[in-house]
Amino acid sequence: MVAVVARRSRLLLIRRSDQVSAPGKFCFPGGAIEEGETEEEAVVRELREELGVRVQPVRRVWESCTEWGVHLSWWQSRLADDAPIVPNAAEVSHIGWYTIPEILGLSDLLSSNRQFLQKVLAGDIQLDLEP
Ligand SMILES: Nc1nc2c([nH]c(=O)n2[C@@H]2O[C@H](COP(=O)(O)OP(=O)(O)OP(=O)(O)O)[C@@H](O)[C@H]2O)c(=O)[nH]1
Repeated sequence: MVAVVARRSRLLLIRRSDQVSAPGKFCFPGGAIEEGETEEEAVVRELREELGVRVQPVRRVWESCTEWGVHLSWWQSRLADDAPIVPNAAEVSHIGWYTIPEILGLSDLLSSNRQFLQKVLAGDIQLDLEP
């Protein structure tokens, strides 16, 4: 599950910690679905574990498969404006709000995220950037 959280034309991006797979890479918050969970429940749980925030999944905007065979569901999700973000250091080394061109300029971006953003720019994926 991948949570795409937008605010004033910026997207919430994390940098993966040194202790998880793909260490140091930039991507969106999220993680694997657990047995018995709906996709929405997994998004809510992952964001609580990773960033200490409660999000509301709004709409699945895309599905894909990574080059390494992981199925991904991309959920536009809403975060309360005043919600403080407290990254779980075991999983996340950094968080920030970036514009799409800024994200595409990062060399350490996961390839699936680059593909996602290129599709957003091309108009193939509808994302509300000012929710
Ligand atoms: N969280 C997250 N994962 C992503 C994104 N894009 C992407 O390809 N992935 C891939 O999705 C898979 C699961 O992500 P994760 O690493 O956060 O989840 P996890 O801790 O539950 O599982 P793990 O044991 O594979 O690390 C990884 O293979 C990761 O590389 C993204 O934007 N956010």
